[in-house]
Amino acid sequence: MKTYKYIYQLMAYRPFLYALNGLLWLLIHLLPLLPGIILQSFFDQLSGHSSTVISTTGLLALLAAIALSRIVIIYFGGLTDILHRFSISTIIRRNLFAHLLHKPSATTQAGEVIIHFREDAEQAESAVSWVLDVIGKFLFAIGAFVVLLNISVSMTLLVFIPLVVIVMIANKVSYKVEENRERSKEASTAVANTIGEFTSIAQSVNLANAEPYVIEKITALNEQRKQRMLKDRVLTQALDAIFSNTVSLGTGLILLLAASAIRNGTFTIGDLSLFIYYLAFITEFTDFFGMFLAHYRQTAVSFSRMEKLFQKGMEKELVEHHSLSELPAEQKREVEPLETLTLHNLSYVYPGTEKGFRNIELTIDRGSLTVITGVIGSGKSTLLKALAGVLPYEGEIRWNGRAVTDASAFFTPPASAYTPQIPTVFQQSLQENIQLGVYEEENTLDRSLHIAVLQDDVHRKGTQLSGGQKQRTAIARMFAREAELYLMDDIGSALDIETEQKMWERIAHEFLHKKTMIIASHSQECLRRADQIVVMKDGQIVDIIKQ
Ligand SMILES: Nc1ncnc2c1ncn2[C@@H]1O[C@H](COP(=O)(O)OP(=O)(O)OP(=O)(O)O)[C@@H](O)[C@H]1O
Repeated sequence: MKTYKYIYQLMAYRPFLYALNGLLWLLIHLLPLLPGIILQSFFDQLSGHSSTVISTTGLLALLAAIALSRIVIIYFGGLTDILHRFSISTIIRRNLFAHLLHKPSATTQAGEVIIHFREDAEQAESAVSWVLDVIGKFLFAIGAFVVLLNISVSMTLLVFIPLVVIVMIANKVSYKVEENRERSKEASTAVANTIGEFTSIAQSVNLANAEPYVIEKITALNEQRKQRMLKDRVLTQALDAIFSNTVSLGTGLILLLAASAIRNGTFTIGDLSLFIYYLAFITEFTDFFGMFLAHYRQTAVSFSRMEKLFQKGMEKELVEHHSLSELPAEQKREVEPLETLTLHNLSYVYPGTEKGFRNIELTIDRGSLTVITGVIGSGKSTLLKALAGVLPYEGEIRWNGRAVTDASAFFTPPASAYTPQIPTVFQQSLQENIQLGVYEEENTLDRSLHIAVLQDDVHRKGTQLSGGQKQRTAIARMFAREAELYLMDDIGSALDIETEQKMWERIAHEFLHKKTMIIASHSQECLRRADQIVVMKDGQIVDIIKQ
């Protein structure tokens, strides 16, 4: 989706608040036109050129009144702007969060996500707000241009033309600003990702005596980040310096030109004050416009980064309008009981590699146990991830003959439940780790604790679990959910023989020939109970053994 379309959607999110905000900021930007004219009259009166009826004291009182009213409007403008900005970044964060929960992606990294929530949402928020400023400042510039043209055409053009040239240069340079900003953001993401990764494997780092390696790696990435940030800052500051000095240069130019015009009597002291007063605002507009263009391009980068989390065609979900105060209603999903699951010409290849799986054709009947086996790296986990909806795929998965259109939304309970190869637990109690909100079905807790051979560990917390206990917690979490299809990835790998045997006996007793199960495994316990064994090699099925 194009950046302006995203911005437009966000503007339309709180239309009345945005309109009020727009009105206030228009006033804030346009009010400074008046003090210029008052100053002109003031100085003209003092120098005896004025024809106004208001006294100098009256003019000063008017100036004070305008300043005061502008302060009041800025106060309310600030309030509406903060409120509106908050709504904009929050709706983006809300939509991102909802998307990550509903359609988790196996390839998303934590550091990257944090940057989306923090920087990208703020970038989008500012883009929407800055549109009002750029319009307000532009209208001011037009108003000032007309007033100044009426005083002196030649001086006005001489002041404006250099400013226009500066804007054009700024526009050109802003591409470079965008490129530098993107590169510095990439470097920041790399640092955040690496710190996140090493923190999550801190124990392994410690045991492998790898702290110097970690420090070296982070130092190198930080150095890269510093270099890129520096480049970004130097260019931005250089542009700022040019812009802030244009006022002084312009004032100098006006003074030079005004001297002879005042002597000729075609220019008054009041005119001079008006030119100098407006110049500061007009230059501010050119400065701001350059910044706005650069900011707009950075916003495009932010949107395209967030867009990558969404499937093609679904990007508009990022800016969809939802209430911020209400939680989405819990929807009980009905699913047609599974009779047959068919995988037709199913493929997924990890981007930039040849790895994954290709052209998978497989039929799975209701109540059967399918075991996917094959050497390490043959594509078993990848296939299961696609079936669990955490990796996209090409081809078709048919549920009772009908193609599933949105796999990531469909393959969740009550259609399917999945235990990944690497279990994830958090620090709360074992019970909370298993239930994760499935409170109304508490009767499934005992069953799942029993199947996963975890009854003796129920008092533990997530942080106190061994590798095997974590694996069994993930299994219990899956069986605590009612589903038509259970997908399990190598779930016995961290278990001792006795526990594994017990667990398979219990799974068989509870579910064999009642529920449909697909398991990636080499375990004899599992293979001997299978209805069909699918052998994979190099991402393809090389044999299907029915038993
Ligand atoms: N994120 C990834 N990016 C690129 N290649 C990947 C990624 N994840 C896995 N692979 C590669 O894809 C191939 C299939 O991996 P997969 O994890 O599906 O194998 P597997 O059969 O489940 O192996 P194992 O028995 O070790 O679990 C492997 O060669 C692996 O190196």
